[in-house]
Amino acid sequence: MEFFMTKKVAMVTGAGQGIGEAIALRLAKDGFAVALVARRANKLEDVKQKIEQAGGEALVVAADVAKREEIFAAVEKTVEHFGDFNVMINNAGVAPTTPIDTITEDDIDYVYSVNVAGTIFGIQAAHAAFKQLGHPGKIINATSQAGVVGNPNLTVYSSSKFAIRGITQVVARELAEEGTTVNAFAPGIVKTPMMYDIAHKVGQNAGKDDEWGMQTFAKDIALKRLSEPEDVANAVAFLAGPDSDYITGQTLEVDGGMQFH
Ligand SMILES: NC(=O)C1=CN([C@@H]2O[C@H](COP(=O)(O)OP(=O)(O)OC[C@H]3O[C@@H](n4cnc5c(N)ncnc54)[C@H](O)[C@@H]3O)[C@@H](O)[C@H]2O)C=CC1
Ligand SMILES: CC(=O)C(C)=O
Repeated sequence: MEFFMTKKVAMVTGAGQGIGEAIALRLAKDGFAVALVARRANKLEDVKQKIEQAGGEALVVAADVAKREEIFAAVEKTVEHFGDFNVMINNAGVAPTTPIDTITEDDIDYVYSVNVAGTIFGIQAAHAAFKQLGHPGKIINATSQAGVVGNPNLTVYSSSKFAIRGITQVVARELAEEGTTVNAFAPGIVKTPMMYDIAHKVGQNAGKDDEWGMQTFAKDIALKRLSEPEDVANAVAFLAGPDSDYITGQTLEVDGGMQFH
């Protein structure tokens, strides 16, 4: 039996911290050359350094996922630099706390432009590269446990994450003929700046502390611990690798057992 190992190329958006950083480090460890995307380059440079120190390859590309031309340019730059493009991880997201009576037009525009439009543009840019390169690829989108069941105080965010599951299913059907798979991962309550910010605001709005805010979201975790970003990266590594080749249109919940289906 012969094994052929060619280097594959992945892009991770929102790779400067939290779940995106953990995914980038894990994919680099698995042998991917990784393009790191966020609006600003400074934190990405730190992640690049960590990857290179471990013997991996990374490229920093500053881009706002809500701007279609910027994410297309980022993918084009990645193809130019690494010569290939195989996996797109649409991870970047924003999650302001939005109790129902407070929601403004700006809240909706902001969250939907990053979470929903950003995911669609990322898919389009990756698909354009797969077509140009003449091979299929894998597209992996970040939804959330809050995109599977409604979460209090998160109407705008939660609904944007429901939309991402819908987009994943629709595009999985559209691209299946080409052999491209489209899946999503749904983290639970992960120890990242985003989650601590939500816990702080929810606690504050209720006149309680951050721990109360965190427990509002974390009380139903069957495994009785909060998630590390690496728990999510492990699942994304599976979706990015060959063992998931026969899976498309699915949302993989990585939430310590918050919901069972
Ligand atoms: N932390 C959690 O408990 C959960 C997180 N998620 C999802 O996982 C993903 C990652 O979340 P975290 O690491 O927790 O968030 P985070 O806020 O810690 O990191 C998100 C990253 O995305 C980047 N980003 C935001 N808007 C961007 C834009 N327009 N263009 C480019 N980059 C942008 C930020 O700069 C940041 O580096 C998000 O989609 C989030 O909704 C889902 C479920 C739970
Ligand atoms: C931030 C998030 O996705 C939650 C609370 O599930």
